[in-house]
Amino acid sequence: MMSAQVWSVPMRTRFRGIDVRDGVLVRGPAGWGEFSPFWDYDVAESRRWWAAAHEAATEGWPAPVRDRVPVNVTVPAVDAERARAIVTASGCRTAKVKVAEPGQSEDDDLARVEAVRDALGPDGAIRVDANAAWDVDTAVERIKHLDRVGLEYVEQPCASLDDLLVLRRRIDVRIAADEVVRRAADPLAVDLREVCDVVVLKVQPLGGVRAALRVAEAHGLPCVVSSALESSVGIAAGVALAAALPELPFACGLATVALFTDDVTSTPLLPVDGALPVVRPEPDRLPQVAADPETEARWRARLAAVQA
Ligand SMILES: O=C(O)CCC(=O)c1ccccc1C(=O)O
Ligand SMILES: [Mg+2]
Repeated sequence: MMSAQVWSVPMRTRFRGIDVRDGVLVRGPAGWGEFSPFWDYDVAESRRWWAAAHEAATEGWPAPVRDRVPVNVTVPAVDAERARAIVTASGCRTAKVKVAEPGQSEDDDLARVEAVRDALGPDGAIRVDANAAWDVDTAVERIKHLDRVGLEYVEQPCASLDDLLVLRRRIDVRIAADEVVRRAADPLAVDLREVCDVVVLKVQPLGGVRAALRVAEAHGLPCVVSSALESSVGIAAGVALAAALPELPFACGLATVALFTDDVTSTPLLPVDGALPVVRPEPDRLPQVAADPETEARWRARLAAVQA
């Protein structure tokens, strides 16, 4: 049996409704793997996340074709002043900005992306992620206004494949598909033709590095590897995927350890000059980030359930 360690770390800012991120690290013959499905995922949907951890711990990953991975800074739905500070501190030349946050207005989004453009300067790239919040007409309007700062792409503006297809004919900005792929029953079988220009790949939701490489191959579109808010151990799997992709035309969303107040390792995967190195950090801080007994018990139950 693989040894398992439960970790828990407070977020700097609420992200995707999460204030504290937690998960399990498992150690096998090939090293450490991470199992950290969000709490709103049931056992069935968590199985692919477990497959990713199992792959990391027992097999490791395919050989890299590059030794560094350019990354975007991730800007949560914060005010303009904080957005500017986050981008400036990151050293990244690409920013991904969360928009369409429940309870916020279009003006909040515009102020945030304008502050990000100001911080990046004209040469930086800005992408926005609406997490499927808009209907088609709203998306057309919002994207037109947000594109005043110049957008590299818009990630998951609408929820359904049909809406994305209709929207794509009505806007000039590229569309990236995220939820529509990673939450599909079969991510390989989703028909993305005319639906998007970019595919977002996440290691855990897709079932591992090899499974994600198959998704990339099946769709034949440019890919961006992004995190599911993992610790540096899980981020290393994303870096391995990004390093193994035959082509990597865009920066990846793997700089999210910066959203945490702490990490499982003293050598966190944080960007230097806008890129991450292709390494597997040693989780030498597990005692310092150990979860409380109740959280620990909940994770051990989840782990048992996916392995059953
Ligand atoms: O892509 C990034 O910059 C960071 C990762 C990210 O946004 C994310 C992290 C956890 C869950 C969902 C998402 C998302 O892309 O929607
Ligand atoms: Mg997304």
